[in-house]
Amino acid sequence: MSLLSMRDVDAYYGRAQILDRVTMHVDRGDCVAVLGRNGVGKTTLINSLLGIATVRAGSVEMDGKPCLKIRNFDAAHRGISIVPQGRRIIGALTVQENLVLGAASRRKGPWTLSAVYDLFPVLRERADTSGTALSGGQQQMLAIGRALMANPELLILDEPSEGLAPVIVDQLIDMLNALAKSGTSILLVEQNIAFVRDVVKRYYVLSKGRVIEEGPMDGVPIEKLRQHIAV
Ligand SMILES: Nc1ncnc2c1ncn2[C@@H]1O[C@H](COP(=O)(O)OP(=O)(O)OP(=O)(O)O)[C@@H](O)[C@H]1O
Repeated sequence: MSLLSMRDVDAYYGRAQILDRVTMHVDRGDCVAVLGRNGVGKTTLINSLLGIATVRAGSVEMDGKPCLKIRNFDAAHRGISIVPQGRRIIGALTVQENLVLGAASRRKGPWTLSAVYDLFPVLRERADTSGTALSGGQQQMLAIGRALMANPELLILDEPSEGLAPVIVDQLIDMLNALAKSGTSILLVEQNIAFVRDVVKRYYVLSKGRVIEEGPMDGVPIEKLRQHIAV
């Protein structure tokens, strides 16, 4: 059974239909990318899990159980952690306080404050700093660390490489590969093909709200992927 499964999902904002019969899945231990140009519906796919976009047809299941209109907190309870586009670090809180927020669901697992600090030592050094005083790369580490604090089975990252220097993107690749190896399932929404190719096993391409292509990442020519993506 898939960990996350979407079947024939139509999703809307108000009357505007954004997703059109989207079918995709993430298995346990899977690492999957959703690719596509700006505005094709990638974030909406995540939002349709959270009830931010309205699902009017089709089904969304987590572990075989319906998974619709769950808020972020319920999602964390059910083992889904999301690293949102733009990171949404809370500047009024310190780095450590931002991380502790991530553990609010009290799910048990390997990720504790000290485990996150071991993964990202710079966060330990800056534990008492305001979360938004960090550099872009450090804020992305903080957003990922905060998501891991919920001990997710499925980690969803929305354009994590956006705005990061190439050297930081390389660190992100190593970190996501290590996470995938440790058994965390990963769903990556991205436009950076080089980044995606070094991380995921399978991919889906969205265009105008539809899945127009899918398959294993291994051996796919980069030109074939590039034609689907703006940059
Ligand atoms: N809250 C909203 N209300 C109405 N329309 C929205 C809302 N959020 C997004 N849209 C529209 O839905 C479409 C899909 O947006 P979405 O954010 O899912 O695209 P995306 O593929 O993630 O693009 P990007 O890479 O730019 O984030 C776009 O046309 C966008 O303008």
